[in-house]
Amino acid sequence: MTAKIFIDGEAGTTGLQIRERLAGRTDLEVISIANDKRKDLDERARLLNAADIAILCLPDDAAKESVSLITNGTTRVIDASSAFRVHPDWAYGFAEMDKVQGATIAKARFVTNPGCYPQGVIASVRPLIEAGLLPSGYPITVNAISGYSGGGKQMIAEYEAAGEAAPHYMPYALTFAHKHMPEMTAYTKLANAPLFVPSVGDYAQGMVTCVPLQLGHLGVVPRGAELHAAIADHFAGIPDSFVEVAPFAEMAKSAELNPEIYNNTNTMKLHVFANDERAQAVLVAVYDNLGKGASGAAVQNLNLMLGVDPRTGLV
Ligand SMILES: NC(=O)C1=CN([C@@H]2O[C@H](COP(=O)(O)OP(=O)(O)OC[C@H]3O[C@@H](n4cnc5c(N)ncnc54)[C@H](OP(=O)(O)O)[C@@H]3O)[C@@H](O)[C@H]2O)C=CC1
Ligand SMILES: CC(=O)N[C@@H](CCC(=O)OP(=O)(O)O)C(=O)O
Repeated sequence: MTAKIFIDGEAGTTGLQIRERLAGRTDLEVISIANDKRKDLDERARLLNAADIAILCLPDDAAKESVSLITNGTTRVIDASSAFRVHPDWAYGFAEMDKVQGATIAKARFVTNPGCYPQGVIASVRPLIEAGLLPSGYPITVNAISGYSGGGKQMIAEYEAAGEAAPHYMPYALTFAHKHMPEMTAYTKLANAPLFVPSVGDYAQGMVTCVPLQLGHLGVVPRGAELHAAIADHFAGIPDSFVEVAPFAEMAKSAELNPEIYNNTNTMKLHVFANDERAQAVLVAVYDNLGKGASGAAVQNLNLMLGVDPRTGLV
């Protein structure tokens, strides 16, 4: 039987990209809402209950509303919003998080797609905590940059309207209470919230997360090669991983740290840079906020839930 997929919010940034990634698929049927009924509760309820899998690409409150409208007890859900990211009844949709998460997503009824920033941080830090190279109480800081599409339709419109006057670089979330903190803390396995300073750049799409590490105060100081090996080993053991690990090499700069190089793909590339004499390292993740950070991950999770090759429709 062909699976029926309903994208609630298909006219938004993430919804449109999922729609594009599903175009041409014959193993599923996308059921669409008429444009003039996009916010009509009865029509959304009808389509949510007619779908085998509903993908919610909505603000948090509307996503919660959609879940409450599902009364059939069967429709499975992938939610792109931050409404359920640490909810115990929802599977966290970062399939490469550990060896079993892909299988957990595959059988879950409710899957919460990760926030864009947390995925890079979880991918970089969790393997080091699991390997015992960093203690869970380690005081992590995160510096990150995203293209303005990370802020959805509204931020895209603001940057496009500002044109040349748009700020090239703008740090934000300076009350240190960004909505990604709970998931970033929980799934890295950190005991305390990281100090997270995201920023938005004057370009549409693509992101970099950086985790600088001052290692000198640790009882046992891990060398850069050990940090790299733990991360590489982790991802070598993950089936169907879209996360790649760059070879470990000393370099002062790399063209691969361009936030836009994985645009329109579902790839995430991890890097480890280190100076052992100084006991310093930086963990970097490069990916597309709209790809692995949102709609690519949603399609990867959809594929897992449908039991098809996880790479279907993805590059
Ligand atoms: N952009 C990104 O990089 C990422 C986004 N996300 C998350 O994904 C979700 C969608 O984000 P994004 O696509 O960027 O946002 P957009 O603002 O681009 O799109 C949201 C869509 O939802 C529609 N919508 C709003 N309220 C309702 C409602 N009550 N009923 C039906 N439709 C509604 C909007 O319609 P209208 O415009 O007419 O109001 C719009 O089409 C958000 O929760 C976001 O935080 C997650 C990861 C990354
Ligand atoms: C540049 C920018 O504004 N980015 C968004 C994050 C986008 C994202 O991951 O969204 P959700 O976690 O809401 O799903 C922000 O910082 O709020």
